[in-house]
Amino acid sequence: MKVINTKIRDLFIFEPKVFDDDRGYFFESYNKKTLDSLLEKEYTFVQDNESKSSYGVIRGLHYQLGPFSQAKLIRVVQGKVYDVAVDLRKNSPTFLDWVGVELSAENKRQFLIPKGFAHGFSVLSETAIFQYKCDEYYHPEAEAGVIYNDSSLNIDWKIKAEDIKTSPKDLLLPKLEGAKMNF
Ligand SMILES: Cc1cn([C@H]2C[C@H](O)[C@@H](COP(=O)(O)OP(=O)(O)O[C@H]3O[C@H](C)C(=O)[C@H](O)[C@H]3O)O2)c(=O)[nH]c1=O
Repeated sequence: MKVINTKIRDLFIFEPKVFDDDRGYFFESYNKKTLDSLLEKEYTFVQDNESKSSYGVIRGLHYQLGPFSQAKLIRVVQGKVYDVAVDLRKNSPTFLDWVGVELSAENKRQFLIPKGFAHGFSVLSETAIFQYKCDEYYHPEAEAGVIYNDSSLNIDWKIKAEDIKTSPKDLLLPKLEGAKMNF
């Protein structure tokens, strides 16, 4: 597996080793020992999630607060998304910086987002099936977020404004300046 560093510490992109043959392909989509040895940090994931969305959907920017903050290991098994992680770690030299990466069934790239980040994605293909591991369980009482179009973040979601579809809940998320950030 190839590890690609980003401009934000502890935020990594992975490219798995894919074994192609005349039947198709095989790759290890998750191997704890490999991950821990490459990162010199142990992640213990406890919950797998999957969502399917259509073109133009934006889910996020979401995170869980306090002791329920989640690290996520993300991949796309059908279609293509633009995935974004925003550094909300107050002591980080890249506080409020963000990184975006295209994840697709074709590129098989994975995105490892540590605790303390807001996360969201936009769907660039007709549909996308999105799968991710979390190292903390779902705690709705600890959910928080930032509105996807916050002007200070100025994220280009790679879709036309008129095509954007979000949940009513996400449209009520605060701007960055009003967001809770206690992790
Ligand atoms: C996240 C979650 C949700 N749910 C239930 C709650 C709702 O009834 C339903 C849909 O939840 P929601 O609209 O919050 O789903 P997303 O908008 O995809 O939320 C996720 O999207 C962004 C991109 C994330 O990174 C988070 O993991 C998560 O916030 O699933 C559960 O039962 N367990 C869960 O872990």
